[in-house]
Amino acid sequence: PASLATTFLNHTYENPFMNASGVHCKDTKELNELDNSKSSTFITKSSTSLKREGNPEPRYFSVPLGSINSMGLPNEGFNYYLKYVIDRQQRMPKGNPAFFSVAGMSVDENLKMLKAVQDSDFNGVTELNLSCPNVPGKPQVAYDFDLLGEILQKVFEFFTKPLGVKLPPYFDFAHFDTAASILNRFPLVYVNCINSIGNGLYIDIEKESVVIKPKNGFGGLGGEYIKPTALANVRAFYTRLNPSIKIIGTGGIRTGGDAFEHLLCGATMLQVGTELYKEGVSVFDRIERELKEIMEKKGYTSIEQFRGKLRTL
Ligand SMILES: O=C1NC(=O)NC(C(=O)O)N1
Repeated sequence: PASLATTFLNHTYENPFMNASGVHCKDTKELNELDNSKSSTFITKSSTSLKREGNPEPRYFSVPLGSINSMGLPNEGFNYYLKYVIDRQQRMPKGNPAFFSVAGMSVDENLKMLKAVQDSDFNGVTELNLSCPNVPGKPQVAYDFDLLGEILQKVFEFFTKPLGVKLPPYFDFAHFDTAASILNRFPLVYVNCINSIGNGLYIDIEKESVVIKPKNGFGGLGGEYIKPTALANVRAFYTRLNPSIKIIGTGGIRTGGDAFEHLLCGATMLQVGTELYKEGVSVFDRIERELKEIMEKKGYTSIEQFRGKLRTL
């Protein structure tokens, strides 16, 4: 029978699936539900130093082909999530390592939070979110290549725990090349491709209106809309980065087939956002079953047998 066992950072998870930061992970209730689901682990909502209200509502809208959001990083604050993951470590010392996401409003705020993670008992994986498209007036760090190099340089002067970065989608080979040449300079354990496709616009034709309030309706796109872009970014970085930097595939994973495609492109862990929002945590049971069925039909017993083996013509 096909096994979904996935080894990431010397830990073997029962499957490659987890939530995407921001979805189903804002408070203890949601995090506990994730932890008790068929998700192999979880990542917390990107935190800022202090609790943050985020943008005015409506700020998330599910649509037939995905989602549009301009949340604006609402979160309970850094200490809330750090307490949650450390309490969990004490409750479940043998639990799968959890992921912790930070998204400071400045380089200094990111450094401050990462220093606190470094000095804490947290023994999981940290994700530096450099790609939130929804804070008015805050351009995405990962679209500013000088700033990207500067922040990573400063982080790795002190941070020695496992660190990954959440990247926005890039759409040009020059950008894949430049981003990869910067990222290859640092001892990252992964890059997470992709965050939402920033600043899309969804219209309700009956009301002749946008559907979310912030930024006159402009928001990050998720779901089926973004799978081809997500796959391209997973593949582009898989083929450019040092093999020591793994790829987490995020974007448009709704079925076992979508998961299979991300794995073919080279992803190791897989994150589900929009579909988790729509279906709830049972989405993991369904997607795992569908991926196993596909693997068995193709005669694969492990993911390693096909990971990264996308054929070209
Ligand atoms: O990084 C993020 N990506 C998104 O699509 N939305 C959230 C947010 O707006 O908080 N953050």
